[in-house]
Amino acid sequence: MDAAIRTRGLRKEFRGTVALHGLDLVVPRGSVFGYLGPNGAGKTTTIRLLTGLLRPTAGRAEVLGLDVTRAPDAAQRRIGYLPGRFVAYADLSSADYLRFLAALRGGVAWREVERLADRFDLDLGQRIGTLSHGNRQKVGLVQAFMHRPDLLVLDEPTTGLDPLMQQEFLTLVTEEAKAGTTLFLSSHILSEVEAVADTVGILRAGELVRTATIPELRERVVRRWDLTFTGAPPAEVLASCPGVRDLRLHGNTAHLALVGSAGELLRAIAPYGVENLETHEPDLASVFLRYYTDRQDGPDQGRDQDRDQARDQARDQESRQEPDREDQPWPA
Ligand SMILES: Nc1ncnc2c1ncn2[C@@H]1O[C@H](COP(=O)(O)OP(=O)(O)OP(=O)(O)O)[C@@H](O)[C@H]1O
Repeated sequence: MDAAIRTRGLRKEFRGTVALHGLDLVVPRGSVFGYLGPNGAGKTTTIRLLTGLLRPTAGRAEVLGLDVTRAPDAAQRRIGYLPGRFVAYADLSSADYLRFLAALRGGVAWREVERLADRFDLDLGQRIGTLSHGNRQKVGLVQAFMHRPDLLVLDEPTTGLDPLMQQEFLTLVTEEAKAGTTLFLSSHILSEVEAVADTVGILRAGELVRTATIPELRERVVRRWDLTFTGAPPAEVLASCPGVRDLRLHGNTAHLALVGSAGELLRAIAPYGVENLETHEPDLASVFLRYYTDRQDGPDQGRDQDRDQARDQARDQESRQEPDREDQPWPA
């Protein structure tokens, strides 16, 4: 398969912390891959490895056929990258800053910058320091897309964007994919990538716990059913139906959860007098959450913030000590 991204046993440790455990991943060219996982799962670490900003502890990553560790510059020229925390020179206008990046990179048509800014309703004349979080994110998106790269690696791309702009972004993603660009999007929200991704990978605690297409994920959706019979529900028939879970009876009504296809259940209950059938819309997010850790059910916001702060400090120290390229300009 012609892969835009191929990793083998890709691993990253930060002084005792294993952020990524031997990742094996293939992303076909021209596809949209949604990389999902809770906070701290290792999404950003993967992205920094794929873009050559971090060196792997073990394993390798190939991007567009190039070994990222050996040829980071050649790989970076063909990647559009939006970091999770996009920072830009506050004193420059968006136009000046994007001109500066375009000059560093080369091969940027200014009309492409204007076209993107127009789509995102971004005023290029305004000083970056005065922009809102969402508008600053738009500058980050423009710089990622402006050179028409073969691969876009976007870390939480819709952060700060309002719903209209999120939609505009997703439309742009679909158009780019149609034109043959590969897109790798990290997110912790399924709905964000659901509409555009061909495949999603779910990462938890540094391990890829599942890779699936959206239809495959949907097959694992749990639907809630309430079946009311004219008499007592046929409990044994229901319980022995494939996919039926969590069966509870209240009078003539059977409440159950159904995983996968409803065909067998409908056939099984047909001979019994069904008076009413209510199904509750499948919730893809609930399938997805099952792959998450328990923390997702009741995150302790305060502890999360402390952890994020400690992690940022550790990152700062780490990037001073390791021969990684995080602090270098993009592209290096
Ligand atoms: N430079 C670093 N030094 C030390 N630990 C790090 C460093 N970078 C990441 N980590 C640790 O690696 C793990 C994965 O972090 P990473 O930022 O890749 O997760 P993430 O999925 O992007 O999370 P989020 O959604 O919160 O951004 C975490 O335990 C984190 O604390």
